[in-house]
Amino acid sequence: LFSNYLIARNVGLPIIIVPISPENPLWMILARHILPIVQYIPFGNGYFSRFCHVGWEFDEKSKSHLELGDAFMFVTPGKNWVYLCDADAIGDINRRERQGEFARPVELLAMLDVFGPNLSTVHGQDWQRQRKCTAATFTEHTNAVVWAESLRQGKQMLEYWKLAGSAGVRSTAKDVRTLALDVLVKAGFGKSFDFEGSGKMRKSNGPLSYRDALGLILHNAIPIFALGPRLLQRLSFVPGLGRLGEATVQFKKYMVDMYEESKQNPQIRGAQGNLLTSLVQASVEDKLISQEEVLGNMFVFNFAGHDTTAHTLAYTFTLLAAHPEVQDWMAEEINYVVEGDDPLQWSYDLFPKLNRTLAVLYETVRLYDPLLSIVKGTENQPARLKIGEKEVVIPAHTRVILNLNALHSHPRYWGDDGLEWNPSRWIQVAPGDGPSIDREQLVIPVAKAFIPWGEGMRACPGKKFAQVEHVAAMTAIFRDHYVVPVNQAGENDAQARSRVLDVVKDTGMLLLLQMLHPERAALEWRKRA
Ligand code: HEM
Repeated sequence: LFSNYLIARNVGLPIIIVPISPENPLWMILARHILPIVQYIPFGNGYFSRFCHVGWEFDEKSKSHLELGDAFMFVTPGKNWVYLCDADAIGDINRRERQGEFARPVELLAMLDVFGPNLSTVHGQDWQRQRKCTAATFTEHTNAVVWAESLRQGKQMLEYWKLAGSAGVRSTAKDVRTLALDVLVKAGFGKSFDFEGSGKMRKSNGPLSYRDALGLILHNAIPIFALGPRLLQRLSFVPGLGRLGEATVQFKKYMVDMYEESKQNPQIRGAQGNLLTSLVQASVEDKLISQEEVLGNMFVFNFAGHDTTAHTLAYTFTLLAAHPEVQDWMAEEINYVVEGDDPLQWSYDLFPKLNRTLAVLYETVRLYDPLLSIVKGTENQPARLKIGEKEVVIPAHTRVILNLNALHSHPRYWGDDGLEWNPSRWIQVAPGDGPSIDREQLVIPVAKAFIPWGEGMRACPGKKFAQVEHVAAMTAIFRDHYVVPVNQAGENDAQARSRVLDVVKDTGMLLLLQMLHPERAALEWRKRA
């Protein structure tokens, strides 16, 4: 800690001493429980309880940067961490990653290697090779599949939610995970499942299906990453872990079977362009990647594309329940754009016309970005960086954190109402004749200050996938229906909406940012008059 402090002192940025490394896994788990007690101990300047827990960025938004500046430094017993909220400096870092500076510290994501090396965890030439092999997945062909499947799943999910009637649905966050999983399985592997609500009984024994094995793995990613598949299998006598161990074995077996099947049948590869077929093509025909890398990427695309989209959908549904005026505004556009009552007939060509619906997603990820921040870093060499008018030298072996949550809410970029969830901020009406809704355009107010999917060479390849999925699900659901919070005894509508907003604000960082108790908001679905 002391030697890190001496290094940090020379940089000239404000310093915060964080006596426990934010990367310490035990602290990551315990901090949330210990900190409520620690904050009453009279030492330090309050920085310890303020900054020394996972997800502090969400609690602070841009407050710490307004107080300490666009960049400040954590000195920890592990590495030093520079936190950044300057859009130009962040843009510079993202550009320079291509030149070998400020790379993603892939060792932080090594846990994602459970099934093999993959795009998220490699760098240099390995990354270029894998990115090339997986690029074929993120085409307009895939997006059209995502669109159709999300409409279908959205329609079925709504039917399930309506069964709850006036008692309301408390399983929104769980159900959207199922939707996200089903869309991934369809788009990535060509397998189709009907939506199954979380209330439906699942088989508790017997072999797990591909989707159920993957679902179990994704829902229990933390113990799987912590213990690894091998140890999990050895600990199968521990209640709960046995089924998880089985899921990892079963999932790997399914992936290997799919790989083999696709390998043996060139016609399958020719017919369906999806993640699986493009990976097998790259492995078998082009000999670009190994079987292990195929499995690693099959897993990581599911992992990266699952909870990011599911948590975002959960936030949007809950926020919309508390904002009936936004629902009406969005539904007005949906009804203007789509024709016919059957979502399964709505073509992917409609997607670019659904500006308000996409604006709703933008506004959700602006304030509830599932990742909170993007981590880059210096390696063996120090690097110069201009932050505002100042140039600093970031020492070697320093983490550089692009503080998305602060960037996405800083008043310099978003004005004084930056903390309000207001999707209409994204829409401008171009001058001209005819209905104004035809002239609406989606405009990013300050493009450099909105990077929820990252930017530069490592930007998210699933950006459009996520957008199409979210917009399609909203379109299928809000065309004819609206959602309201179920009032508690003695509560009026405004009080119920305000309570639902409290459920949204009760957010924390587990593997990603998520509502901690989404089940506390019961949401009722009604048909529009
Ligand atoms: C709301 C949804 C999503 C958000 C906010 C999101 C955000 C991000 C961010 C910020 C990064 C890292 C960028 C960087 O380090 O510079 C990333 C990487 C990645 N994302 Fe997403 N993502 C989303 C959905 C998806 C989906 C649907 C998929 C796949 C189907 C996906 C696959 C990936 C992969 C494979 C990477 C690693 C890319 C690489 O290292 O080259 N993401 N995502």
